[in-house]
Amino acid sequence: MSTAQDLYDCIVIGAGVQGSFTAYSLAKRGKKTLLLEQFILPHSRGSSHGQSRIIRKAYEEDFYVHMMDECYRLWKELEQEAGVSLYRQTGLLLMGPENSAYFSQTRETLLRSGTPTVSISQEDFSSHIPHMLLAPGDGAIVDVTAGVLFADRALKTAQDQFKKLGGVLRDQEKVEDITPGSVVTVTTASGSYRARSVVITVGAWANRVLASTGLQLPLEVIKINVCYWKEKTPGSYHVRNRFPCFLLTEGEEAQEHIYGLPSNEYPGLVKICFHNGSPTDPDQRDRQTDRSDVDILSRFVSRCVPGLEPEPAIVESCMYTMTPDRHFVLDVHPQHRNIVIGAGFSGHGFKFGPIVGQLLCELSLGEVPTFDLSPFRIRRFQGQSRSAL
Ligand SMILES: Cc1cc2nc3c(=O)[nH]c(=O)nc-3n(C[C@H](O)[C@H](O)[C@H](O)COP(=O)(O)OP(=O)(O)OC[C@H]3O[C@@H](n4cnc5c(N)ncnc54)[C@H](O)[C@@H]3O)c2cc1C
Ligand SMILES: O=C(O)[C@@H]1CCCC=N1
Repeated sequence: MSTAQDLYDCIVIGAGVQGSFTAYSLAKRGKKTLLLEQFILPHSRGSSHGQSRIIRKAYEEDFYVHMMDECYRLWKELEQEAGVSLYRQTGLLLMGPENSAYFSQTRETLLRSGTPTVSISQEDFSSHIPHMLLAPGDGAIVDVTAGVLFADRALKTAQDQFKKLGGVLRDQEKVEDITPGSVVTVTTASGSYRARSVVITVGAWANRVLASTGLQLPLEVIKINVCYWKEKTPGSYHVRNRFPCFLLTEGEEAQEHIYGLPSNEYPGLVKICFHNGSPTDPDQRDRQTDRSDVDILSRFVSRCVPGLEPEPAIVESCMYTMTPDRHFVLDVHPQHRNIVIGAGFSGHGFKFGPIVGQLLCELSLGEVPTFDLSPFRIRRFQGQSRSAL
């Protein structure tokens, strides 16, 4: 049970990538910070586990590219500070119907931002990217600075640096209640903690935790089947063979994105996933057994990536927490300005961890955030967010 001297500057709830980087940013600013996590760490029941994530600037929207400019700098800073390697440059190959809105806008945004790129014509494609086929009518452009983040290692590094700076991390402490006020009280099964501000970064559990603050957001939790596909010739899709990350924006198989990463975490296996899934309860995700996405991927692999076996060798699970417009929620609670919310990362939030951490830290300290947060404000949902009371 906490005492008066245990008044924290901030309590961060949820030690996934966003909560861990928020806690780290707060500790770096000298703030007395408590990070609470419901599971024993490390765990694989949320959205931040696994060894790899794509980092890229290839986005349709300029605001993500601007955030990524700063975020690449923050990733490098953390690598240097901790003396670990967290990123490997592989490039990201973006493919999609040449005249589709997503492909052409993303290419425009990349070019406008001065990001190093290489455009690949239909004729030259096979000499640049052997073992993969470009569909007729599709364009191809490489975001050269993109690559792979070593996700598990990055998460642990942020948590370790937080603790080195004096931060307190308590796992196996599920937050059961939040009592708003000028000092916020956070209650777990083990006790109560008090803080001047609270940051809620609980991923797929956002609406469960927000319920005690009287807010519900229009979020949908979906289960993602994380598929790994075996190389027919060992090493052919390895990063050493210059196979890049890729993102197919739409095509014959599906309107949703399909993305892949070079073989890395499991020898001889390439991670290729469908950027969609079926709704799930975060505590019951193993009961969601829909595999229609795996069928879509099998068809894609046999048609476009013929050097891989068209049946997945490994299928793991992860979750996305989707907002209606696929943009994040980075905002203060509409009724309680010292309760800050980072939610709805919609399956593309990992790469932004360091900058999201900085922005949520700034919001919790009542500062003007260093980036314009209007795309991420709760008010954009208008009638879609509702009182839970
Ligand atoms: C298969 C897959 C592939 C992805 N690929 C990419 C990619 O290539 N690039 C990219 O940028 N992003 C990618 N993402 C998205 C990215 O991983 C997520 O956006 C990000 O991990 C979300 O982090 P989070 O901290 O919000 O959630 P989480 O990691 O789920 O963290 C929330 C934490 O809160 C804890 N918690 C919940 N409730 C409570 C409670 N009551 N008390 C205490 N703790 C609680 C949870 O246990 C959890 O640890 C991918 C996601 C998936 C699933
Ligand atoms: O965020 C990313 O880069 C990946 C790939 C595209 C779809 C979602 N996650």
